[in-house]
Amino acid sequence: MKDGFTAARDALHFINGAYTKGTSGRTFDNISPATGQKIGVVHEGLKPEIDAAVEAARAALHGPWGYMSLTQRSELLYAVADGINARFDDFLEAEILDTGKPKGLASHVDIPRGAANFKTFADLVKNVPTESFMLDTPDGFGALNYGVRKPKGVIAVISPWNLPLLLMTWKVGPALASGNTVVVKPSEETPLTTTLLGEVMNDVGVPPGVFNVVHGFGPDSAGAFLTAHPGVDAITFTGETRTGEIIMQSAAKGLRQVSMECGGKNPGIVFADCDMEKAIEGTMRSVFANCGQVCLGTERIYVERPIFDQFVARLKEGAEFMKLGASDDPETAMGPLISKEHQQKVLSYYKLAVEEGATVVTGGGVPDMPDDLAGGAWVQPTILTGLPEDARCVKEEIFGPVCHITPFDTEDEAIAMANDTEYGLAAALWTEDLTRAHRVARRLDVGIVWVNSWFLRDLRTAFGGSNQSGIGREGGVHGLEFYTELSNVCIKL
Ligand SMILES: NC(=O)C1=CN([C@@H]2O[C@H](COP(=O)(O)OP(=O)(O)OC[C@H]3O[C@@H](n4cnc5c(N)ncnc54)[C@H](O)[C@@H]3O)[C@@H](O)[C@H]2O)C=CC1
Ligand SMILES: O=C(O)/C=C/C=C(\O)C(=O)O
Repeated sequence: MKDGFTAARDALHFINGAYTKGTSGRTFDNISPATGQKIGVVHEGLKPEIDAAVEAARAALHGPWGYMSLTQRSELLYAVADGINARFDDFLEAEILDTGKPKGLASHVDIPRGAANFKTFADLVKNVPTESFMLDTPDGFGALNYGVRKPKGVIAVISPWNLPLLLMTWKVGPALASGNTVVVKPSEETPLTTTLLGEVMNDVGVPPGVFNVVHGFGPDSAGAFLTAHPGVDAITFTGETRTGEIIMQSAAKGLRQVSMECGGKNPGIVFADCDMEKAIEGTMRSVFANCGQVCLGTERIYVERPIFDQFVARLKEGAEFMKLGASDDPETAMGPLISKEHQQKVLSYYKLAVEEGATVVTGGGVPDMPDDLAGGAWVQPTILTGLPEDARCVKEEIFGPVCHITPFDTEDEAIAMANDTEYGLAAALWTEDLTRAHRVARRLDVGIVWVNSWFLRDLRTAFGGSNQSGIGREGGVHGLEFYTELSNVCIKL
């Protein structure tokens, strides 16, 4: 194991290519959500650390990074991806320590996507054309217009705790591929993989100042100082909608652009003509994967009445079969929530559901765990039925392993209920009738529709939500729109 992992264990800041404790002298404990035990300490950055990181990022724009050819930059990002893969086990260990998620999940989803996010955008920037127009002029010679994409500058990256490496690199990948520099403020809950990435950046020769990390909280801490910093040119954020609103207020000063990927209360619609095996397998993942802590997860399920009882019974069976346990137990299907605080939030919704009149089909509480895990943030996978559509548990994002299932009789009714939300991120449709699938998909007010699948990701496609689920689209060329400034050059011939 390399020294960098030790630095990551202590969650130091990474500024201008060097690990540092900063000057604030403040630290907080990093607590394992699986056991409740202390993993290490995190150094909290305040204004001086943010100033230093933004200054380093600004300077790097004018150094070797700013003059690097597209090919060189793209090769360097390929090397970053290879560097993540070369230290796969270190990233895996760091991610598991921070989140407690099952090893199988982190090794198939989180860490490989961390590497893929760099490769995808390293390829994309070399292959995406800009527009070009010939303009007729009275002298007959014309004028040639063509677009040039330039980096936006210093990008602030505020990332969440649910898929720490995946979601952070989903922003850092396109930002660096486009020639920007970044200052990342990872979630205070999950500092380790972002810190470790600094080591990879140095190993492969990314110039100092291109990738910076400052740890801390949101309000009155690193997050707020970073988003308010006048040296930041644009802000990309994934997290709660209310936090997004606060960050937008900071961004308003200086008219800085924001890209926001926020919450969801995503519907799943299961038609009677579905393939039941596929629908159950996919819905099990969309409700319970990552302990329900995925913004794309399904929290509302609408099932056509003839198969309602069968569907509820099959999902119950699946939920009760899942083993909750330690990350490295190969039989573990579900880990803990991210923190005791989040556990309290999810449990308060379990209690509220009963108060609102729900039938608890399964779960609804805290599971019995072995002694070594008893201090962790565990909750039972939970299935609810019987609530009216205006119940808070049907309207508000819970972000835990829980869903509410409602029967429907007509396609129009299902669509109306699915769309009756202030969010608009993702939906999953289960039907073997593809004509119906096309018809319904177009009528859903969401950014992403999966038909007979869930979380099947093609990184070239547009990713993001409407309404309170976010602003803008990430992924493919859509991400490049945000991370670059498009200039037009007009040449009179
Ligand atoms: N991917 C998603 O859609 C996510 C949604 N959530 C939702 O948000 C709820 C609360 O979780 P939190 O961790 O508190 O999410 P959050 O939105 O507060 O945190 C996300 C990131 O924003 C930062 N942040 C918080 N306040 C900030 C501020 N004023 N200025 C700048 N940065 C700030 C945090 O430090 C963290 O890095 C969850 O229960 C869940 O419902 C949480 C994480 C991810
Ligand atoms: O696949 C992705 O790019 C993102 C997946 C999940 C989220 O965005 C989230 O849970 O916030």
